[in-house]
Parts: sequence; structure tokens; C-alpha cells
Amino acid sequence: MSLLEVSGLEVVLGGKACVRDLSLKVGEGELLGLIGPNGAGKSTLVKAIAQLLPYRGRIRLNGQDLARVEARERARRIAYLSQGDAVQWPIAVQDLVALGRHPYRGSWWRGAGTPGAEDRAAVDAALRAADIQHLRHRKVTELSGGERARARLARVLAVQAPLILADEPVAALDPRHQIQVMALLREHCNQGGSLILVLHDLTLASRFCDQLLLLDGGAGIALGAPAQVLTAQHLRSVYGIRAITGVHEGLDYVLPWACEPREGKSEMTQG
Ligand SMILES: Nc1ncnc2c1ncn2[C@@H]1O[C@H](COP(=O)(O)OP(=O)(O)OP(=O)(O)O)[C@@H](O)[C@H]1O
Repeated sequence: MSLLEVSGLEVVLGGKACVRDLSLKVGEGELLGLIGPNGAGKSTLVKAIAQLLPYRGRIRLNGQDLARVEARERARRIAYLSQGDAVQWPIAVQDLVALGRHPYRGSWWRGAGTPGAEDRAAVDAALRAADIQHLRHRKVTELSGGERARARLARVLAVQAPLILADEPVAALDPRHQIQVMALLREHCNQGGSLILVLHDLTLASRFCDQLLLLDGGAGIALGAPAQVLTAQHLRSVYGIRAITGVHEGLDYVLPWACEPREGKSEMTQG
């Protein structure tokens, strides 16, 4: 059984269908990348899965209708990293990361108490994984964009949820940290966790993801292994680009190279 099953999903915002009749499955240990041009519906899809938007259709986690799972329980099973890097309060990095443990605490008003040993260990592990131990006492609002991106990611890792939804977690990172974070997310999957990742970098997408879902205009255009999705035809018809492709160390790579005239939209293909 898949960990996550989405079927017939439709999200309408401001009278416009931003996600249309979308179905997908994510298995345990699987990394699904969501790609597509600006405005394709990637963030909307992720927010609907996180139960942050109203939708029609069905979203099941471990066979259970996610809409019926109690909020705190859901927050332990799905960790969501939103797009962007806004953190409004000048709190210490370790306190931001500790917020990831909130789903495991009782109500603050009913005396949730101080973090337990498990919470501290989870925060330490997340700081280590995101390579920001040295920043733990710094204020989040005083970090660089890339440092803040890693602090926000560490909060999500601290949840230790089986499913992570991450919306462009590497967008602000330098190349070394991009590769480091992708490898870290890959490791989450190698350890049996599952991940849905929104990203624009097609090279990282083809290298690190098991499957890719290409979206355009709210609809799924192609779903399958990276090589089946990142075809010259899809790159041209959906992105309006041409890419250099090849194989390095046994892995396919795709390097966007030039703009091309866009052609008619493709039908959804499934590999
Ligand atoms: N609250 C909203 N009300 C109305 N329309 C919205 C709302 N949020 C998003 N949209 C529209 O839904 C469409 C999909 O937006 P979404 O943010 O999901 O795209 P995306 O693929 O994540 O894009 P990007 O790569 O630019 O982040 C866009 O046309 C956007 O304008």
C-alpha cells in the first residue's frame, strides 16, 4: 500500500481551477519531485495535501482519509515547509527548530512543560543534518537567506514525520548546500521516509528524485521516472526550453540551455 494516495484532486481558488483532476501515489522511501513553470499549481497541490486549502477529491495517508485525521496527529505524520523564507520573530534558531516538536507537546496552557530528552535529541539531530549547529543561538531574523532556509528546513526535520512536504527548500541555497540538502532529503527517503518536493532545478530533480510529476496549468502533464518526464518534447511544450542532457556517474542530467518557441500542450503521460 502507498503511504500517500491522492485521487481526483481539484482545488479552486478565486473561481479558478488551480489543480485539476490530479492523482498520484507516494510509497514509503519514495521522493516525488513536483516540477512545472511558475503558476503551474505546485504549491497549491502541496498545500492541499497539507490540509491548508479546501479541495475536492480524496487524500489518504496510510489508507486513512487525511481530512478526518485529528490535527495534532496529522502534524506528527506530515511535516510541511512552506515556500519563501519569512520568519517574523527574532527568535533563536534552536527555538525555531524546537517548534517542530510542538505536535508532541501538550497544550501550552495546560502546562506542556520543558522539552524532553527526545525533543532535545530531535532538535540536535535536525541542526546537525542542516549543518547549522554553529548558528543555534543566533536570531533567525539576523541570518543570511541561505542560513535561514536551512534553519526552516531543520524545523521540519525535527518533526521526524514519515512524510515531508517541502516547497522549494533549496531555492536560496548556494550550490554546495543545495547538493547537501538534496542528499539529506534523499537520506530521509533511504531511511524509509517519504517526501514531496517542489523544485525548479531540473538537474537536481533528475538526479535526486525517484519520480517526477510535471504540472502545467493545474493539470498533470507527465508522471514517472525523471528520464520519462524530462523529455525534449515536455521541456519544449511546457517550459519552452531546450536542454543539454547526458549521463554522468550512471545518472541522467538535464541542463536547461536555451528558449524555444512553445508548442501545443501535451497529454498526461504516465511512466
Ligand atoms: N489564494 C489564491 N487565490 C487565487 N488564485 C491563486 C491563489 N493562490 C494561488 N493562485 C493561483 O493558482 C495558480 C497556481 O499557483 P501556485 O502557487 O500553486 O503555482 P506554483 O506552481 O507553485 O508557482 P511558482 O513556481 O511560481 O511558485 C496561479 O495561477 C496562482 O495565481
